[in-house]
Amino acid sequence: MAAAEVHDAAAALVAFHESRAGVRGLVESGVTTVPPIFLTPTAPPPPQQESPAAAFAIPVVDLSLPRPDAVALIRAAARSCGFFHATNHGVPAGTLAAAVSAARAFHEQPRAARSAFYSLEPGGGAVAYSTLPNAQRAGAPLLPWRDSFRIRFGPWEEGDGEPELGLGRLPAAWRDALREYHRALAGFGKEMVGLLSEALGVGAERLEEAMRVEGWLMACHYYPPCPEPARVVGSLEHTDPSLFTVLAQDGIGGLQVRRDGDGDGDGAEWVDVAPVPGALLVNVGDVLKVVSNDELKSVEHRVVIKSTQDARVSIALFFNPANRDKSDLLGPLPELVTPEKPALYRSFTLPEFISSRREYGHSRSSIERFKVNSSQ
Ligand SMILES: O=C(O)CCC(=O)C(=O)O
Ligand SMILES: [Fe+2]
Repeated sequence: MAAAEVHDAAAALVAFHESRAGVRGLVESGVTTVPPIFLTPTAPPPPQQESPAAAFAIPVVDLSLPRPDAVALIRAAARSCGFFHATNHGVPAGTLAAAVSAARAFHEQPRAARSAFYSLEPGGGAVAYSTLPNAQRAGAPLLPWRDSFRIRFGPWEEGDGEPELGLGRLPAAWRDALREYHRALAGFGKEMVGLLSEALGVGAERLEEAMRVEGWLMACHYYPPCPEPARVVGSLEHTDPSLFTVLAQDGIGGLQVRRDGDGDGDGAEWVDVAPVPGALLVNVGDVLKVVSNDELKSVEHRVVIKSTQDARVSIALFFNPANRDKSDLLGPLPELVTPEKPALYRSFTLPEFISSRREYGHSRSSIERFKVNSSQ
């Protein structure tokens, strides 16, 4: 890139953030082509023909099944594609629908109202609205075609002031819908920790006892329609840094997961996660992959923009260990380490993991560096 172009790109990025109106702001102002500050896909869009992988459907786990059956289904899904849809999950349909509607309403409110929340601070404040640049491509922070409203529900420390103060700035109906969804998901998350623990064969209580799991970070994503959808990226391919993530989405679609053709990376294909109405999508994150000593898979996924007409809304809730001090070590559970399968990772702390994630971006290397015999 010539120096003048670099300068123009940097200036365009500054101007974009100063607008405080997100990608939706551009769409509202009537753009008909994608500005150069947006990420473009590295590969041409996948062919739309029906290949065997494209016909693959994410497993569905009906949580009203007898528990051993549900556990077996979760085990199979978490060991293969890393994702599954949970149905009969106990979160009332109305609670789910109201949260997705509230997230949409936030992003679709007049620009002056939503721009009051605009902030690029990573952890600062209890709420933040922004289009987060993706720094994965060295030296060129480019933008995804996505705006996010992030809500932190904890942990609160002395000096944080009134917890959830930020959320209190929302109109009561949206705030209550998002709080109620969070409350319901906290219950679902506890249930899921037990099921995943059983799926690992270590007993229903073990994972919770070792991790003390909390779902503190919620991201309400908004993928505006795009005049040139094939030229943008909704979310770059990544694995989640969580223990596990629970996603609610509307019916538009766009999430894709990587499927390994032959298990060793050759012939990998991206397959659509077709939305299942009313279901919650659960995926294994990097921390659970480590804790399971690679018994469970955290699988790469990405979001493509499907529509020139409709905005897509999703809500991700990230479940993480609440044990996040320097003295709390993460690593494979001792029960899962045997002479035949020695520990694949050394122990590390959550702060170490977070700084590795900052250094390596959202790539796999952020956990590879903790691999035993890793040269990094
Ligand atoms: O919006 C989606 O479907 C996926 C979001 C996601 O992958 C994430 O927030 O980590
Ligand atoms: Fe993700």
